[in-house]
Amino acid sequence: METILDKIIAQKKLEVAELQRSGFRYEEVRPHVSLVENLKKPGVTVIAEIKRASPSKGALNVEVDVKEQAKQYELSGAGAISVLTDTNFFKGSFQDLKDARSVVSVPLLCKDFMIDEVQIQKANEAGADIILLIVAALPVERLQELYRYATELGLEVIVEVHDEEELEAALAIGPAIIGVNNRNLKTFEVNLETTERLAKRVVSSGALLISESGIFTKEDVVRVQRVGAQGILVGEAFMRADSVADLFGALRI
Ligand SMILES: O=C(O)c1ccccc1NCC(=O)[C@H](O)[C@H](O)COP(=O)(O)O
Repeated sequence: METILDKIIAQKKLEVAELQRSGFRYEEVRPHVSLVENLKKPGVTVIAEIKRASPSKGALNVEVDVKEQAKQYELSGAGAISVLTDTNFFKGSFQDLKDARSVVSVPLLCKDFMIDEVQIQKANEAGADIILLIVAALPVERLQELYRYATELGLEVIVEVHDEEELEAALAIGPAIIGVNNRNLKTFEVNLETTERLAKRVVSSGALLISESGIFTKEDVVRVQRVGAQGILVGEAFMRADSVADLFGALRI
């Protein structure tokens, strides 16, 4: 059966073809700010996400003022901001990334489904410091090629995994950062046990660990920090929060 991830990747292939047809090219190595440095600081680094909508939850905050939200995240102490740039499934855009870049100086993650170099160029041009590579979305060879390509442009990479097999494929690259997604992108099931299960292997590899998805409370943060997470990636909770600053306060440990 075709999963949502299959559908997203099929759409990405069309977008890549369109970008290539348009002749888009941007291979500048521009200055970046580092998420790795923030993850190495004491405490848990919060990566706050701008996520208008999602396949699993529908509309979250479709009309969000991206510049205002990004400023709130930075003022409240975010160690990085993630911007979902996919339009078809998440209602985001590269303009959202540019808007965030125009108002904050913290590291910016272009959260998209990367399958080709041209998307990485687009992320870099729009102001990203970090890109995401999802192991479940890529053949191992492409994963390695895209990782190398992004790092050569000076970008940092979060290599995202959801199970043991994906984690071994990720570790073969020797990545600086592993993101363990608590959400199964095929079934939408979310469980923090995923981080708890995979953390030991990540930590023993020397990679920095980010726990992604399904984090709403201080108890959730404590759970993933206890097993070694240096960072958390939080979308829905911030997009639904009445006060970003209050939620930051509540999640701080
Ligand atoms: O969020 C989804 O529904 C989703 C579906 C299919 C692929 C990816 C998806 N989300 C991307 C993410 O991983 C999250 O936006 C991110 O980790 C934050 O999660 P949350 O705090 O649970 O919003």
